[in-house]
Amino acid sequence: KIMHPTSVEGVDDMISLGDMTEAGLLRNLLLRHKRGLIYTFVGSVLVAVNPYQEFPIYTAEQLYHGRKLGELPPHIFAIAESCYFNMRRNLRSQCCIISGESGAGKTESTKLILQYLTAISGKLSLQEIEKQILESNPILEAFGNSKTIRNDNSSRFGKYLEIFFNKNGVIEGARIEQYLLEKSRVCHQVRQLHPSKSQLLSPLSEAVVLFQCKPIKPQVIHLQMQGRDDAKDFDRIRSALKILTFSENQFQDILKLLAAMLHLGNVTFDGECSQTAWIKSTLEKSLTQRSIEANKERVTKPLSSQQAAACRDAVVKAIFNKLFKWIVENINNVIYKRLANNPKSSYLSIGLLDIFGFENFEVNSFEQLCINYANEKLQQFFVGHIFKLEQEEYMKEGIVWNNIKFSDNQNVLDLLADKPCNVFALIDEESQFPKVWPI
Ligand SMILES: Nc1ncnc2c1ncn2[C@@H]1O[C@H](COP(=O)(O)OP(=O)(O)OP(=O)(O)O)[C@@H](O)[C@H]1O
Repeated sequence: KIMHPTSVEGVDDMISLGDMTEAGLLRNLLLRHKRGLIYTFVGSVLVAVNPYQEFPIYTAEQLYHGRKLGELPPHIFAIAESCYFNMRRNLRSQCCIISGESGAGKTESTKLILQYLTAISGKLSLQEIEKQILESNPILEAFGNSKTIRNDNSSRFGKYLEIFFNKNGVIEGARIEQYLLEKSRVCHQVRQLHPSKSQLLSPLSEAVVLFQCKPIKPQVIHLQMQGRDDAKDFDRIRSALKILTFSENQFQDILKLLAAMLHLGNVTFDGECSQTAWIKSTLEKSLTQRSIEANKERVTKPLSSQQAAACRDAVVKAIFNKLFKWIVENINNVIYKRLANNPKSSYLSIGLLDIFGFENFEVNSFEQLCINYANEKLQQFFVGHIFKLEQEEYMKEGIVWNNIKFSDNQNVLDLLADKPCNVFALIDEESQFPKVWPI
């Protein structure tokens, strides 16, 4: 088949592509990528191809300000401007959904949109808030991101960041909502030094091994490993915590909790946990025995070493989860505090949704299932929304059209999570094994 002229040269907006096939779309992206052009429009949707290298294309925020979508070559700033423009012009809050598989570049794109919005707002005001919102990122990444086989800085939680603007288009505050933090990696990496490491935990876990469980002093964190400058990262997080008004005491408490989690990871159990040798403190008690109350009588039973290890892991995961939630809450107290008392309708907002991307490892855990389910759900919403919008547009313009059929993943979603009986309901989150049903 003769190639359409648009496929030879490539196009900025794939709506104008002559070969509207999967191969045609991919060829266009490839052609552009070879020329160092990582962004391509498909109407109002932007496709970003991860270049895995730094391009000097993120300094000219002002160039995109006030320009319509499509006026300038495709760029992430053009999408950010489109959100900002539509919010102000139509007085309607906007939402930007960033989707793609793990390592595709979603978090980087979210940060670039935020960079654009804070730069535009910063021109109009002299507030601290933009800096505080930007500085929340390294903190969340330190605790909620991790190195995986697919991505050195993989988000292990979902994030919805809502940025609130006043009527002059100036940022007044923001609020972070976090979803489904992956907790199991904290236990695996503590015990086995799994390659999946959180940035803040990695120097600490190494320190524990090096110093054979002696109490951790902050200075042992100054280690350089795996091509990363951990000391620099650590200072960066510390300064971000200061900007978000975490006190020195709170910072020390965070370190203590991290150290406690790592020490707990080094606790091992030998055979049946004997009560006399072990029961010294409340924590030890709760890790090594189980009490059941029946008919007002309390029966205490020692746990097997395997059960005690599962119990220890559950405690560590719970501490990590609470710590993360507490950090997000504290950040929100700073970036959202002025807005909290005003009615929500006083502001317009731009929401940025950045969730963990689709993953498929050789061995997949319960958490991967949840991550992939969230991605399926988002895909369904996105496809449904786009087709609905497109067909509404046709209707408005009086264009004759055939109802467009698109592949729907509803069956997959129902199998996984439709009530009352679904795959999720059969799995116990803690053990990741099927629940044992009472007979
Ligand atoms: N626009 C970009 N320019 C340069 N490098 C980029 C860009 N986008 C992504 N990268 C590189 O790719 C890496 C992975 O990107 P990112 O963490 O944003 O992926 P992700 O889609 O959020 O993945 P996950 O779902 O695992 O969190 C980044 O650490 C960065 O090195």
